[in-house]
Amino acid sequence: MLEINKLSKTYDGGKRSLTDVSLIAKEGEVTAIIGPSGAGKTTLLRSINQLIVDDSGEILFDGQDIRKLNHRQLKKARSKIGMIFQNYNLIESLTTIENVLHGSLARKSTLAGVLSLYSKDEKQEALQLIDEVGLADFAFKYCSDLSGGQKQRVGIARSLMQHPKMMLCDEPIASLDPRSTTMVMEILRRLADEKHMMILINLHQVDIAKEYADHIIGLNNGRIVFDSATATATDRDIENIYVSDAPVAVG
Ligand SMILES: Nc1ncnc2c1ncn2[C@@H]1O[C@H](COP(=O)(O)OP(=O)(O)OP(=O)(O)O)[C@@H](O)[C@H]1O
Repeated sequence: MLEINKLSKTYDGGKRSLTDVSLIAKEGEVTAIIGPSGAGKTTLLRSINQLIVDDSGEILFDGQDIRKLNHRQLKKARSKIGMIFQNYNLIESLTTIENVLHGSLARKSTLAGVLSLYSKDEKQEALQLIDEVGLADFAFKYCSDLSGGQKQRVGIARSLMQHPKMMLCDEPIASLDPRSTTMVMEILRRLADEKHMMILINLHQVDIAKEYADHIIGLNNGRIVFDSATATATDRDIENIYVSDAPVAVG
């Protein structure tokens, strides 16, 4: 389980981007975070693995407060947290399998990583994951030659090489066409259902959130303005997330 308590963040010289954000996300569930542009969705997601350092609060994951970990402990905790980006963050000049193998670096020594030393088992696992995301025919193709939807599936396979318990997905379908969107969302849904993973996903597409998420969290002006199981969320509730008159929190 992931439990966030009263998380706040003010960027240097900026306004407060998160104010007292508290939420719970569970294994086996897809949790969608929705809200208008600038609401704080990316800040929240990146605070969870401390890519953005927040100001105060608690982030309890895997039995520990991520905010209190030292460098080594944080590296270990991050290895259990996969991250999927809107712009894929792949190395375009490498092949699919090379990018996917990079995902195992989180679990290896720096030297083994630098030397790109991968075991036979790791190579087999990478091929298996590439197959699971439907890219078996593209394993040895350069990522620069793949479509956006294919690149995002490489990104997911790379994250899975980490053996994560949780996946943080920051607008993973924002640049994709409807067919690729469906493929990516179905893979994420399957990871929750079959691998019991915790999936947190920032989305702009409300219809996609309603179709695939178990749980919807609404952010507006850095505050949680909605938090409910998808099944009981009405269209009116969802609309209100966007028109919310949550006060602008000035840091
Ligand atoms: N590096 C930064 N320095 C200063 N302010 C920032 C920085 N990054 C984000 N912000 C501000 O923090 C607020 C929240 O931004 P954030 O990117 O988290 O929102 P978002 O909901 O993800 O938006 P979008 O949907 O447009 O991606 C915004 O007001 C933004 O301008």
